[in-house]
Amino acid sequence: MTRIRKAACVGGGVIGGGWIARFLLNGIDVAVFDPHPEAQRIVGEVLDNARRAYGRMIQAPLCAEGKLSFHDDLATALDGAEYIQESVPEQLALKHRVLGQIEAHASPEALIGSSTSGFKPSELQEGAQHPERIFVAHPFNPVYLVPLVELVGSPANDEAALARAADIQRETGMMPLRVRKEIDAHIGDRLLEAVWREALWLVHDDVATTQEIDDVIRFSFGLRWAQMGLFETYRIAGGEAGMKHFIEQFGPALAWPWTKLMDVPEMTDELATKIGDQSDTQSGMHSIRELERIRDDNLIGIYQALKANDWGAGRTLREMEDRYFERAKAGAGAATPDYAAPLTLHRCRVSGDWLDYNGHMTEYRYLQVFGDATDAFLGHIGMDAAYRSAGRSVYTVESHIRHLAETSANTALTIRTTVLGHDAKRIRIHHEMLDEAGTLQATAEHMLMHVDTQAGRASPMAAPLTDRLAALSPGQRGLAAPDHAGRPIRDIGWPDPGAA
Ligand SMILES: NC(=O)C1=CN([C@@H]2O[C@H](COP(=O)(O)OP(=O)(O)OC[C@H]3O[C@@H](n4cnc5c(N)ncnc54)[C@H](O)[C@@H]3O)[C@@H](O)[C@H]2O)C=CC1
Ligand SMILES: C[N+](C)(C)CC(=O)CC(=O)[O-]
Repeated sequence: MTRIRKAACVGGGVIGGGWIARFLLNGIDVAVFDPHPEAQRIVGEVLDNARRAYGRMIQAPLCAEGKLSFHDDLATALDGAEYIQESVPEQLALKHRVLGQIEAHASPEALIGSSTSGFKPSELQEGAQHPERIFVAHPFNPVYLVPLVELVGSPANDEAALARAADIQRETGMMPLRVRKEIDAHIGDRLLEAVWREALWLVHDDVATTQEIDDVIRFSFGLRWAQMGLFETYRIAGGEAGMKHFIEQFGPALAWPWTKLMDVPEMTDELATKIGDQSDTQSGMHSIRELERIRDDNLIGIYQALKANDWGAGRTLREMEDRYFERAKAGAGAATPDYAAPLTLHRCRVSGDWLDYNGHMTEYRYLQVFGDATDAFLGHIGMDAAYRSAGRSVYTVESHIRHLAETSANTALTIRTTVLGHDAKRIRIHHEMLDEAGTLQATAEHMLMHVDTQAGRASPMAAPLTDRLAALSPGQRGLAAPDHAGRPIRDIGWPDPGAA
């Protein structure tokens, strides 16, 4: 895996903003160059939505965000960047100008990806000094959630550079697809354009409204496409007779004039207004940011369902979460912490949608944060995917949370963990949740049980857990247990029925 420290994003609009969020939330520093006077506000809003989405989607301890910086000149933005993503508007002359400027200031080893939806890499490379490191890295909106990135090179490209770019993207939870041959609009947009062209005709000819077309998609094949593509879906549609039978049955229909094929409706003012008005009726009651949040929540639900089946984009999400666990473990293990003090293994920020009707972090989010801290602790003592794949894991069997403050949105939380004791099968831990000022927000005490997941019963821990616990025990057992440790919820009795 290739993990970079710094990326630069040139252009911070819809797509550049998504790339910025993808890099930052995966712990990579990002320098932005975008002359738009409101670039910082726009990127900030995309980032807010991305943080909210990751808080809901990632069931692993998120890593510390990378550092975000905005620059007035391109040269300082590119300084030290190992990967550069260009996302300026889709005009070839502008892309040539910007790529030329990038080449003039970037470090010689830096990789340069372009978000272009339509241009071929050989077109982008025209006039370049080092065409071998300029390639298409075409993402899908929202870049921070949708995993696919089409990685397209020309014969001038250096394959090793493309492989390195794929590694960098994989490390941020993306799914790079190396497109075999360069072609206008790559793969995804060619497919989308065919559907888009037909949809425009259907509106133009008053066959359907924008709402009706969207309903046809989301209530039918759109549902299928998130989990199986065209070919696998049609294989099933061929029944037991199979794919060849399907082609024989439905192939001839392609020769009939079902669709308008390459014909495109003229984009007159009248058609643009018609589509704009219908779209306002359909969705105008929501702001763009609201629509983005609705879209993100739906995508996350789909992602989670696919993850449960370890299928398609759900598998990509699981691998992304494994990487977060690995990072938590590596971060914690980079320097052996002082075991004679509480361990700081998990940090996070309170997302705006974690609040209850009192405007404070809602109860189950405390358990989520403490659960993530427990996972970070277990990662620290060596419980990783390899350990679990041997049929061993750790379950939480008892928890006691104390809510001590009104934790509000955006608070940066630090969790300090202490081991209160352990035996062959159990570990008793205590977490303190602190805000930026060090004010205690909540505490949690948990009993963790080591289990043989195949037999479904408690079992003794094995190496490396046993060794790591042995290493940290002398320091941790010297720490005074908090006075509330082991305390049950106090019995307050009942009112005296005779009183009153
Ligand atoms: N919007 C979409 O759905 C998708 C767009 N793309 C591609 O991404 C690229 C960007 O598209 P969007 O983000 O939609 O456009 P956008 O208009 O939202 O953003 C473009 C940004 O580039 C900035 N910019 C203009 N000139 C610049 C320069 N010389 N240096 C630095 N920044 C400059 C603008 O201020 C603006 O913020 C295009 O190539 C497009 O084809 C790719 C996938 C999806
Ligand atoms: C409309 N578009 C061509 C810019 C779309 C894309 O490039 C991909 C997407 O996100 O749909």
